[in-house]
Order: sequence, then C-alpha cells, then structure tokens
Amino acid sequence: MSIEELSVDPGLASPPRKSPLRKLAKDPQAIITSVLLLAIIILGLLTPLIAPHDPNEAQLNGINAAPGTPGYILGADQNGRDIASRLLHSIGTSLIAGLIGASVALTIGITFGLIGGYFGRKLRSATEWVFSLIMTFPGLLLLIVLMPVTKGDYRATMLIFGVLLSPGVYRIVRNLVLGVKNELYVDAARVSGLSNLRILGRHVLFAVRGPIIVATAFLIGSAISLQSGLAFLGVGSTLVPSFGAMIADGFTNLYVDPTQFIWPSVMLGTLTASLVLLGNSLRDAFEGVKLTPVKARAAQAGRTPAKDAVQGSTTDLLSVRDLGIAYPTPSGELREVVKGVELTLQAGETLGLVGESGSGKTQTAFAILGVLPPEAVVTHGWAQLAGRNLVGLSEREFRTLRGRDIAYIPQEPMSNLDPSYTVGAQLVEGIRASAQMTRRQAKATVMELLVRVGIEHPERTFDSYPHQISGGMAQRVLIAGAVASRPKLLIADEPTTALDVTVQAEILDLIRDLQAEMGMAVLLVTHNFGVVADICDRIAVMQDGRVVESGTALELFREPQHPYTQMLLGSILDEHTVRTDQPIPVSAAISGSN
Ligand SMILES: Nc1ncnc2c1ncn2[C@@H]1O[C@H](COP(=O)(O)OP(=O)(O)OP(=O)(O)O)[C@@H](O)[C@H]1O
Repeated sequence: MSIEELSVDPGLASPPRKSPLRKLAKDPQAIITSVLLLAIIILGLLTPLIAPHDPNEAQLNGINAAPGTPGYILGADQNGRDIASRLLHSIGTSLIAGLIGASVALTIGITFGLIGGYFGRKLRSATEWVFSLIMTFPGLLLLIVLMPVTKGDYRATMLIFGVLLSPGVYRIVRNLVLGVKNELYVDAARVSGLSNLRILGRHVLFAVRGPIIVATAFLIGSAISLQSGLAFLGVGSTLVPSFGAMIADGFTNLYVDPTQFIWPSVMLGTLTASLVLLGNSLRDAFEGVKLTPVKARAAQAGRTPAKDAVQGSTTDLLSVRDLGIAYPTPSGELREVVKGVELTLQAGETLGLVGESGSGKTQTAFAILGVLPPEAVVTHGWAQLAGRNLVGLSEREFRTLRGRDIAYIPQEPMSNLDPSYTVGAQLVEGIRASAQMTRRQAKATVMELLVRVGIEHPERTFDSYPHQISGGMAQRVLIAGAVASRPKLLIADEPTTALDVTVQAEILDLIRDLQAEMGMAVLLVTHNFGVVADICDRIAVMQDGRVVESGTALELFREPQHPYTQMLLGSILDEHTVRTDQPIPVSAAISGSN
C-alpha cells in the first residue's frame, strides 16, 4: 500500500467530503467579503492610474474643500490634500503592511512550529522558551521605542510586528503537528524512508494547512489595524498616506467636515471587517461547522426531544427508545453512530450491553449519563430513568442525577483518579458533593465503604495517592465512590478490561454482591461474553449502532437468533474444543514469514 493510500482518513470516506472551496463558493458571507476585498485590492493596484493627485500634494486653494469641488471629488483635508487620492494610496499602505506582517509571522511561526512539534522534546522546550519570551514583550510600546531603528518606515515596523505575531502561529502549528505526528500515515512515511524534510513538507504541513490559511486572514487584519493605529498616534513618517493618519486629521477637523473622518474610517472598517469575516468563513469551510447539539437547539426553541416523545412504561427503571446519536464530520454533515437503540432495564436487574468495538455501546451509556461530548447531536429518540426524561436535561439537572440516581464505573480506573490528590480526599469530595455531610462524617462513610469493597488496609489506602495503589484497588476505590449514594442505576463500562485476569473475577463478584445488597440495576457495557455470562440477567447485542438482538442471558446463550450474535458466541474460545489441524513446524513458519 502506498503512503498516499494510507493517508486517506477512513472517517472521511463516508459521507463524501465537500472541498473547502466548494463550501466557500456557497457561503454568502465568504462571497460578499471576497468581492469587497477584491474590489479594494483592485482599487489599490490601479491607484497610480486613477488617483487624480499625489497623496501629499497640498494646494492652498483646496484647504477643507467640500466634497464635489472640481478636482476634489471627496473634498480636501485641512492641508489642501485630495482625500480621494489619499484614500486610494492608503489602500496600498495597508495591504503592504498586512502582507509584510503576516508573511513574517507565518514564516517564523510555521518553521519553528514544525520543528518544535515534530522533533524531540529538547527542541520543543527551546522553541517554546523563545516564543514565550517574545510574547512577554509589550508590542505597541516596543514598536514605538524602536522608531529610531526603523526610521519611521512602516515596512520595517511591520517586520518587527510580524516577529511579535509569530508566537501565535508557532503555537497553532506546534499543537497541530503534535496531533498528527503520530498518525499512522506519518509513521508509514517514516518507515518508507522519506526524509524528515519531505515528511514535514508533504504530509505534516499539508495536514495543518487549514488552520494556517484561517490564521492568515486574521494576521493580515491585525497588521493593518496596528499600522493604522500607529499612524493615528502620529508614530512614523507623516509622508506615508495611511487610513490611521487620515482618521487622525479628520478627527481634528470633525466639526468642519465630518466626511474627512468618515471616509477613511469606513474604508479601514470595511477592510478589516472583511478580513475577519472571511477568516470565519474559511474556518467553517476548513474545520467544519460546529453544530449545536439537538439538546441545545431544542431548548432554544422552548422544547426538548424528550418532551415531545411518547412516555415510556413507568414500570421500567431505565427505558431507552429509538435513540439516535450523531457527530458532525469535517464536511459539516452528520454521521450517525447510534441508530435507534432500544433498551429497558428493571430495578435490581443486570443488563449486558455487548457488541464489537465501535458499535455504539459507550455512546449509548454516555447519553444516559448525560456526558456526551458537546459536538454530539441527539438526533432522535429519548431515554427515561424512573419515569424522568434524560434527553434534554440541563447539565445542572444531570449533575444532581449523576450524584444520586446514576453512578458510573469507568474502564480505566487509574486515569479516572487525579494523581495530585489522595484517594481519601477524592472520595470525600465526591460524597460531599452529592450529600449534605461534614468532612468527618464523609470520612467515616468512606472508611466503611472501603472496607465494604474489600480493601484490606482502608486507613492506608485512604491516605495513598493513586500511583501507590494497584489497578484492582483503584477499581474498588471507584466502585466505593460510585455506590456511596446507593444509586438506582450503576453503569459499568468495561469495568474489568484494564485489570489482571485474577482481579477481574473479584471485581465482578463485588459488583454482583453490591447489586444484591443495594437493589441497584446494573448496565454493564462490555465486549466480553464471558463477563456477560458471569453476571447478567439479560443481554442486548449491539452492531453498527443498533440493538440487533436482546433477551435473557439463558435464551441468548442457548438459541442465539441473529447471525451476528451467533458469530460473537462462536468466537468465544471453548476449552473443550480440541484442535485437529497439525501444528506448523517452526522452520516452516519462519521461512513462510519471509
Ligand atoms: N467525539 C466523537 N466524535 C466522532 N465520533 C465519535 C466520537 N466518539 C465516538 N465516536 C464514534 O462513535 C462510534 C461508537 O463509539 P463507542 O465508543 O460508543 O463504541 P463502543 O461500542 O463503546 O466501542 P469500544 O468498545 O471500542 O469502546 C465509533 O465509531 C466512534 O468512532
């Protein structure tokens, strides 16, 4: 397989991705701002041909000439200089300032961003240090102080300003490169012997081009604004026509003729606003539109999908109906990852949600917990816990629900404990967040819970930091925290996957015992049929975002109906099956692999 083939992102294969240029061509904001900018640029380029006067040509008889005066279509300023000619020449000044500032910032920022992101930690620290130092310089002050060095030439000032803008570009590029440098296609390019320069230029730079194009529009806008600002303050050569200098002149003459102030302000405003708005359109085109989750959109419209939905059976503790969850793709379209899931769970029951990786088990559990990422969109359906709608709840409502009625045990116990705090401090904090009690009462409760979840030295564990305890103990600690409020529903997402095989059985036993003791329902997300067989009453099998089969554990193991369930069950290793094929001799295996 070639590197080009490897570099195709499978996530973008479906739906087909619209090119950013095609999206820009359909965006009215992009079209209007591009037309305005193009018109301004053309005017700037044609200035030597169409400007009736030299921008600094002062005529005594033209002082404060009114607009429409022959030879002064927009009037003249207090020095008798033609406003139309100065406006046209100011376009060139602004564009040159913008291009110099942005080019310097991009050249320095991209070069060192690529170096800092792609090569080792030492280069990253060194470049980070230098750019952090540059960021501490007081920009405007520095540019004014350096006027004797730049001799008032705005082009030299823009060179320095470009350096001051470069840390922003450096950070964008470095972070993007850090994100892509370990992608498989970059690894593949490395293994295939491409030089670092080639990889950086061809693969890494290409991958980060979108944000750089977006940043360019903002950089040009910043440089133009700064140049005008300095000219407004009277810093730099007074011979250079500039919007800033014209605004300052017009300001002093505001009561004589306001148009002297209005014209340059309108031109500068149009130029910078067009750049910023075009930058926004470019960002949407390259990075995809951020869609508002349905929850938020529905709330804006004064309703939620759940409120519109048919109510579920009140006897079910948990009821999920026709739940759909989607994510926006880079092209802005939605890709459904959960496609109409149906689940029910009774109080005290254990439901195993089984399926291959990526089938949507975790997304379903996250929707019930209210922890879907902000970009997720609940496209249809609803979920209820004890008759209460879950889809459409505010974060605040979910927080109270999560602390009391729903609890969660994660897959990676270690990464769910904060390494900076002791285990005890974290458990006490969690308990006090969901129940009114003093620190002393919370500590006593935590100690009881630690004993209950089978921790041998609760005092020692209470004072330990997460790195001082084993993975099995960490999972027990998290289980203790989860059941502290005696929740109605415990959601366990692959609770044993990250643990040692011997510890796995103990953790499952613990969940089963606690469930019986507290009468909780358990939703166990797993891809392991062994775990399901061990503790589940009922099973729902998920494939490609849908529940393809559900029933009691006994039914499913005895007579699986759906081919996918049969395939999953068939793939469980059976210790009674004896291999009938002959083992391959080692020498043959080695020569075969060559
Ligand atoms: N933030 C996200 N943005 C886009 N797609 C996402 C996001 N999170 C998850 N997905 C996609 O949703 C689909 C379902 O993911 P989910 O985590 O629910 O799978 P799963 O069945 O729990 O698998 P696993 O056992 O590997 O965790 C996957 O295709 C995944 O790529």
